[in-house]
Amino acid sequence: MTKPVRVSNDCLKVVESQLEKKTTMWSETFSHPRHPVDDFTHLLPRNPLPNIAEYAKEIGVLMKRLLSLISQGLGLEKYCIQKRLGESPRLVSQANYYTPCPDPELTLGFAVHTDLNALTILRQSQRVTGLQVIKDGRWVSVDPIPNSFVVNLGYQIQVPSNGRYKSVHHRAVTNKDLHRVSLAIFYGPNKDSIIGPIEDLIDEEHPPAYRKYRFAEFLENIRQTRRKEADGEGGFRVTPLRLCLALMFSLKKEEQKPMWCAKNIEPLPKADAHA
Ligand SMILES: O=C(O)CCC(=O)C(=O)O
Ligand SMILES: [Fe+2]
Repeated sequence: MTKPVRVSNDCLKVVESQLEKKTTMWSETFSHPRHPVDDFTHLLPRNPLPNIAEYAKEIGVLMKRLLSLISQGLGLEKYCIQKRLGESPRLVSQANYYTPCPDPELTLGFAVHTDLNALTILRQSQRVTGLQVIKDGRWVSVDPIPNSFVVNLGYQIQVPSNGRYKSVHHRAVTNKDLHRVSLAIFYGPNKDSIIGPIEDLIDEEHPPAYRKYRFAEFLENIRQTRRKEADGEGGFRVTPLRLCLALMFSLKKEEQKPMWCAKNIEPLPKADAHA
């Protein structure tokens, strides 16, 4: 059974390509469902408890407002996207902790990816930069602005919008001196939601760019892609010795191959299996 509260440390995840070996997850994460709060608060450490429920509630309000603005921005009815994502959305909160790295050239804090869900609201440490997005083919830093959130559109907005909104590739880089924390809250479809381009956004000029799928199928596809990578098609299982070798022999720093992203999903056969 999947545990609702999870702590993971991917510091030893090394991706090997013909050109380089690179540690892509120099970070630790702590994740738990965001709602309903009563289902998981007993599993959390005591300290953050007083604020969690209130924070979760406020972020929920903000998320619904953003979803309605996104719907209206597409010329759709206010609740259209929220309804498409399903009655019981998958709400997850994830804290990412990036420890300083002796040689940031050899690592990424968080590998290149697009978010799998629909919407991410991210709060980042105020004085430490780390998040980067691809803009016009270049990595651009998203520096923290006091009292602000970063809003990321995930793949489950890209698909319903029939590609009008793009889920941006992003990553987090490390630095030598400062710890960094980011707190991401995700809003995603539930496993049974059928996701596909919204009919009102399809016409002769805009044929469906994606087929429909059940969100559980999407997640399974991602899981299989990752498993293949772990079995040696894109990476390899890591031991501390390998990590040292990777750090010693890492070659030139260049744009990373996305670890999980839209590209990994598009090979799904185009069919109306779920119409
Ligand atoms: O730490 C960051 O700024 C990025 C985190 C992130 O992309 C994620 O949790 O999906
Ligand atoms: Fe992300």
